[in-house]
Amino acid sequence: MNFSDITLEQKQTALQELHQVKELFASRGWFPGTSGNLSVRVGDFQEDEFHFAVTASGKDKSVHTPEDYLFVDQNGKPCEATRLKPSAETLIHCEIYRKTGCGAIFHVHTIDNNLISEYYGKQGFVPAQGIELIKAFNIWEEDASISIPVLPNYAEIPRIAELVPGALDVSVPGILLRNHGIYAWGRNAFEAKRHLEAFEFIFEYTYKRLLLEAARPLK
Ligand SMILES: CSCCC(=O)C(=O)COP(=O)(O)O
Ligand SMILES: [Zn+2]
Repeated sequence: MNFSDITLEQKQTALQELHQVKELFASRGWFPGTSGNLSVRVGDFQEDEFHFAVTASGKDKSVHTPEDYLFVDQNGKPCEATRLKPSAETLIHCEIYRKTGCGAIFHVHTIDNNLISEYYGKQGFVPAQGIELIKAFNIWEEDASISIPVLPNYAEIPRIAELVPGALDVSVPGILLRNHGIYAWGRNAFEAKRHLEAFEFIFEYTYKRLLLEAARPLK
């Protein structure tokens, strides 16, 4: 599908969804110091051709301006003439879309996701077991256990992006970058938000549990 075949309504819907999510996450303090980026895919998906709206790089995500988003293609290149720069981390979004065919990807930096990604960074995954919120990933088995991948936080984004297809587990819709933040995705903005919130719950739970165990080992 060419970008020119995507309707104005499809584009406006994606921008509205991004606006709502950005406002909500900003109210939670999830974009400190201009960090974080968001994207929503528009039109049909083919592994070698897709388009998405993404936040422009370096913006204060707690304010709303007419220059907050732009549309890019599967290589992260702008689809229309613009002076805006796509998020510096757009290539990571491209790889996640390519591998999963998902509809939206949200990336935030929080204290909890940074601490947990650093704590488990060396082993390359965060274990989580028996936490009710795992069901938010559509995993319903009792006492389910998941591993959330942690990738190194290289300075060069293409180096990180090339690790994404090998690290990504399609049944666990998130990837951490060590001491950086999380990317969570879903079939649409609603699902990506649910997944991100579940991951953040799991990180806060894990962090507090580690503290508790250090103070007095749990039985
Ligand atoms: C200021 S945080 C460093 C960059 C980053 O990790 C991030 O999420 C925001 O980058 P963007 O280019 O999307 O604004
Ligand atoms: Zn980031």
